[in-house]
Amino acid sequence: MSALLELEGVEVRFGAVKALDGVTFSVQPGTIHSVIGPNGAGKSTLLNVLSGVYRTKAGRVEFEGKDITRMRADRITRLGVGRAFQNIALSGDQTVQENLMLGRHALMKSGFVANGLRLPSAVREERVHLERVHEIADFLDLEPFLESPVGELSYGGQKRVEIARALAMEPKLLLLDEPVAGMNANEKRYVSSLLKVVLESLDVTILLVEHDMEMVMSISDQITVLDFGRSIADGVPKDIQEDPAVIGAYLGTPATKETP
Ligand SMILES: Nc1ncnc2c1ncn2[C@@H]1O[C@H](COP(=O)(O)OP(=O)(O)OP(=O)(O)O)[C@@H](O)[C@H]1O
Repeated sequence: MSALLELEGVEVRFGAVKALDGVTFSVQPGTIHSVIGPNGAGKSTLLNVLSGVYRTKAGRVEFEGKDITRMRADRITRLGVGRAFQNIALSGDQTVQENLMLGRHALMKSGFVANGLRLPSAVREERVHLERVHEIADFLDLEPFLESPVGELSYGGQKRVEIARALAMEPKLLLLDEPVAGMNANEKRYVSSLLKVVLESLDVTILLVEHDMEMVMSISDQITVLDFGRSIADGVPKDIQEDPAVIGAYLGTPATKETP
């Protein structure tokens, strides 16, 4: 089976700090692949490289066999890499529907002028996109809130909007940055089961950065562990839990991070 995503020797520096230092691993299609590691290990930097926000100093990233190493963020999105940001400033005054439609912008063919003039082609296209937005909202139990301003939803509801907005981009690979941060145990279980449904029903592969070990261990097919920018382990949850290098990396740091 060929990998959906492949990283080879990826390096990112901030001055003297090597945030990523020769990171190599691959993500197989149809899996939940988690990236874990202590604070400052390079996880967010990795997501920024994969989504085209940061450029690598050295190394190569391939998505479906295409070199995306120096590709612009919007092109990477269009290729099928969608990202839900941690604590993203969702437009709180805008409705859930408007936020999800924003996620579909990259897919829209009609230009600004056609949309502005309400040309029939643009109206038709918008209707098709709206239908899909309703389907995605239904999938994440957000349908009843489509007309509500995002700011009025519960914290857990807003996190679901983040995921829905990323799914609205129709990604093949969904990048998630701490999707259960700040959630209670029930909400965490709910999001975990939701991600499994996304994987199985929408055929979306998931790359997850998460501090919550219980969730990571229960949901992941494969785990890559970063420490000081290096990948120190890669394997199935059981092997990762028993890996001495991983235990060593976490010694002195809590296995789960408290979030506000
Ligand atoms: N924009 C930046 N400028 C300078 N240094 C940075 C920048 N972003 C990250 N770093 C440094 O790079 C290293 C990796 O940071 P990164 O945020 O990727 O880690 P992380 O694993 O996501 O941490 P956390 O779990 O705390 O979110 C850290 O030493 C951090 O201080």
